[in-house]
Amino acid sequence: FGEYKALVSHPALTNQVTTCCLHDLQEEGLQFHSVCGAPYTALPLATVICSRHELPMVIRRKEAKDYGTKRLVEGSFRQGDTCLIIEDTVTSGTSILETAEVLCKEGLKVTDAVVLMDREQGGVEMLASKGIKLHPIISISQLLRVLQAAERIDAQTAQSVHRFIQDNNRYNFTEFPPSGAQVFTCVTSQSRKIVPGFQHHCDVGPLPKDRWITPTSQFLSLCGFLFHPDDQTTV
Ligand SMILES: O=P(O)(O)OC[C@H]1O[C@H](OP(=O)(O)OP(=O)(O)O)[C@H](O)[C@@H]1O
Repeated sequence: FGEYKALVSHPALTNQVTTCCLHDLQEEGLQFHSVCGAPYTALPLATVICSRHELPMVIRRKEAKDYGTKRLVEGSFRQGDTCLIIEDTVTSGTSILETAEVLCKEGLKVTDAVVLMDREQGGVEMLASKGIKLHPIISISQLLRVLQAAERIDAQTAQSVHRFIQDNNRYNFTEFPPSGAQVFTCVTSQSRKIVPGFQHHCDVGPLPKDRWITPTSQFLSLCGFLFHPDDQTTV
């Protein structure tokens, strides 16, 4: 679900899909100077949208060349111009964020991104936390409803995809702990009851990946706490 790499081989479908994108960005009244497709799958989508509607486009390179201008963003633009990102599917939001970071480094502003499919795995939330508003054309839940109503999938398949999506929310992992959170670790008894006052470590800010705690049996006696100073919640 949400795999669009083969779209390029189906021009009529590509036209339909890009028409939906355009409709969405017109409906939302998005203002921008240029469009950038997140490489690689969304590149042809952005190209079709820009070509059909004569919108200026820029191209983000994933890898810098070691000859020529070595630019990571190709095309003409002015410093401070707003660039709209087009993406085929969003899972964690990393691809859009990386594209935005490269564009911003070159002096462009990124505030919005249009995506064909939101897989509802935390991308919207992650990007919002970085100041990028995501505009999905369809979400995985909507798609499942449509497919089930059309009897293209059965209830069991829809349920198992839902379960997978719920169990694989990337935002919790990529942003865990959220930035600004204070992290305490406490030793607990084997019964998992907290031993009060045994806070032996305090950290501020996101933990590096190699310090994430995997909740397996070997960590029965270790417990992590987050206290978020903004909303006063403890997780
Ligand atoms: O929100 P994310 O977690 O970043 O996932 C979404 C990205 O994953 C896929 O790209 P892929 O990594 O397959 O690269 P490609 O498009 O260059 O093939 C897809 O085309 C999106 O760009």
